[in-house]
Amino acid sequence: MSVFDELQRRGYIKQLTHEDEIKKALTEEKVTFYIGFDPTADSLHVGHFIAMMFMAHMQRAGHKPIALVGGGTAMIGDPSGKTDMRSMLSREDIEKNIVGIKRQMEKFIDFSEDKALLLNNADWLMNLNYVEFLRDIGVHFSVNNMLRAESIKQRLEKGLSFLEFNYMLMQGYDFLYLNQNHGCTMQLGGDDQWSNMLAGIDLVRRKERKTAFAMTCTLLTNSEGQKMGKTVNGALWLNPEKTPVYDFYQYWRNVDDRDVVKCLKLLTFVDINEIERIEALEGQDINEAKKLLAYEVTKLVHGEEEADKAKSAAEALFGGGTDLSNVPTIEITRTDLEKTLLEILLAGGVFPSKAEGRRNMEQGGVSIDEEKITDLQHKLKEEDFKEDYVLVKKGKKKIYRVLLVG
Ligand SMILES: N[C@@H](Cc1ccc(O)cc1)C(=O)O
Repeated sequence: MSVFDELQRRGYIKQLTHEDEIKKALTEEKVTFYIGFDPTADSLHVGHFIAMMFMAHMQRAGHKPIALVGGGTAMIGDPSGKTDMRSMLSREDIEKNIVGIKRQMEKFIDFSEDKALLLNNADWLMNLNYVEFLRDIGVHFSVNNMLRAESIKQRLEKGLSFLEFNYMLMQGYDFLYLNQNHGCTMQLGGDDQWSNMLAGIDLVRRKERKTAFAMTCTLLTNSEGQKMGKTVNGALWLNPEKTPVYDFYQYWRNVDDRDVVKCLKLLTFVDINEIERIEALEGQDINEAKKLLAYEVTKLVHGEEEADKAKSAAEALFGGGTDLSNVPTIEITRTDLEKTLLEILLAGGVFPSKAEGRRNMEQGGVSIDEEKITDLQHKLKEEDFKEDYVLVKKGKKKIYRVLLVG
């Protein structure tokens, strides 16, 4: 099966510029392609992860990825798909973020022996001369066309600064630069990047008289059409310091029945025939499919050992297993029994704020032995500790072990 068919069967491809040519190129040639990532945070999130998988499938099929870190474009800020102007990032933050995300990319893409390139567009964007750039590149952009681009149109009413309006030229120029210097003929990206990608193709055509291609990737949405990868505490990050591995595992373990197959296709390397077989089954097998999903995604992002730990912790809590060593644990001493349960949970980082903790408790979000604890003054008693711990549930799915030591 060609990689194009595989990508299509897995549901990656949303829009593409030249279907027949792309199919042919991916089947008969080795293509150099790129995806850009702006370092707007110090970790990648699930949206980036899909893009990484998209790249990894292409690399496995023998094509050459360029992972482009947008150290230059992050100085501008892409208005595509954003309702408001982002706060401007400092150079220091951008540098720090680049370190974080480069490290993560190396887990998914093999950069050894020139099998892929990791580039930073700051290397060519930061030294551009304004007047020269306008004469050389700006001359090819029609403001009329730009105003018709979906990513810009959506922002016009809310307000769009001249700074952000330039973003498309920067990304377009990247494609031209990579085409000229690295033989890159294809750009991949999220579907909100479509207009920026077309800008690059147009520039390559005008300046080089060559045809370049673009394919966009499906954004991960759930069965209700909302973006996936969001938790009550914010984005689902790939960095375990920002989203603990256990929480990451549980997120996928608990996806809606209707979303499991889609996630298996986009976020794992499980054989597509196998996934299609699961798709045809109904009923209880869906639970097995969720376990498979959670384990495979966690393994890709955090490694096999961490995935095993998260899995056994989940089984201990929900499947009657006995190994509690991997359950998030809050250690307390006997003197802590003077404190309220709320104080103990707050100190253990269970809630992002005191107000949130109070609200959650009052609404019945905290329980012990299936009993809701809504009294904010509730204290744990020594008798509660039948073993040396008490299991506290937050919501339906999160469990903490309060461990009495000493
Ligand atoms: N604009 C892309 C990132 C990007 C940056 C530079 C590029 O050349 C391509 C893509 C985003 O916001 O996700």
